Amino acid sequence: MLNNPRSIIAIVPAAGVGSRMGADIPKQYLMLGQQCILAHTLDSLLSHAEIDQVVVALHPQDNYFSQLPQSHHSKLTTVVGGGERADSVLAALDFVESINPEAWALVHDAARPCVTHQDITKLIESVNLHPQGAILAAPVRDTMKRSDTNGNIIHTVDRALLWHALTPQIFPVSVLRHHLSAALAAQVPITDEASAMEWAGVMPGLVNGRMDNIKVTHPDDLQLAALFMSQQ
Ligand SMILES: Nc1ccn([C@@H]2O[C@H](COP(=O)(O)OP(=O)(O)OP(=O)(O)O)[C@@H](O)[C@H]2O)c(=O)n1
Ligand SMILES: C[C@](O)(CO)[C@H](O)COP(=O)(O)O
Repeated sequence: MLNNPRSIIAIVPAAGVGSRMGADIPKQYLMLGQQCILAHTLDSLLSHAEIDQVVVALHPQDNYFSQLPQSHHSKLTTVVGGGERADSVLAALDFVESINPEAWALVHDAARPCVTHQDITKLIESVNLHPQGAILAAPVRDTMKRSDTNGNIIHTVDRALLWHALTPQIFPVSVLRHHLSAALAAQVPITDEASAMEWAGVMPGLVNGRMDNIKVTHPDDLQLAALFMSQQ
């Protein structure tokens, strides 16, 4: 449980087109077992006892979401997303700030359906140690190489302190909205919430997360996600 029990509002950026997946529909609507990727992700968040609300950022031309049973859930609200993931998150933060500026924002990719309640709880509880906010992350386990633009190895990178940033990532709503908005206005490249906080000089905590909490990005990720889901 949290020492300072503020509300926790999940934000789900789900307005992407899934270009790297190369499917004929946005990847978050591809089937994974009995339901689509986004439905699995929403089930995990909507059923977590400490998450009070879920705000989903949708593509302006999304005509799939309303067909999901989860779309009628009483804890769920939608906003219109933006051109980049960060814009979609900011659109959701604008809404959340207007209804509950004291809340925690727990931002989780629609494309990460394998997240477990155990990892979500672990991240939520980590704010007792990291009041500035924290992210789920997995230590790099392979030897890491840096290449030139032609795909030739330049050198091996020290992996001792390298992590894969995952989601969810949790930050105070008003602080994250302020720094994300300023970073985007300064045209800083922002690919996760932590990078906006880092740009502002905040050092988010790293919380060890499961490596099966993969982001379904390329076609071969689908089979892997299905395998992980079948083992949960
Ligand atoms: N303008 C955007 C772009 C992405 N996302 C969401 O951010 C998450 C992570 O982004 P990514 O995996 O890159 O998804 P896409 O942008 O759809 O994929 P691609 O980059 O291959 O097009 C996804 O759940 C995606 O729906 C979003 O809400 N708004
Ligand atoms: C937020 C994220 O999933 C953390 O690893 C990642 O940055 C999303 O990147 P993408 O290029 O939008 O898939």
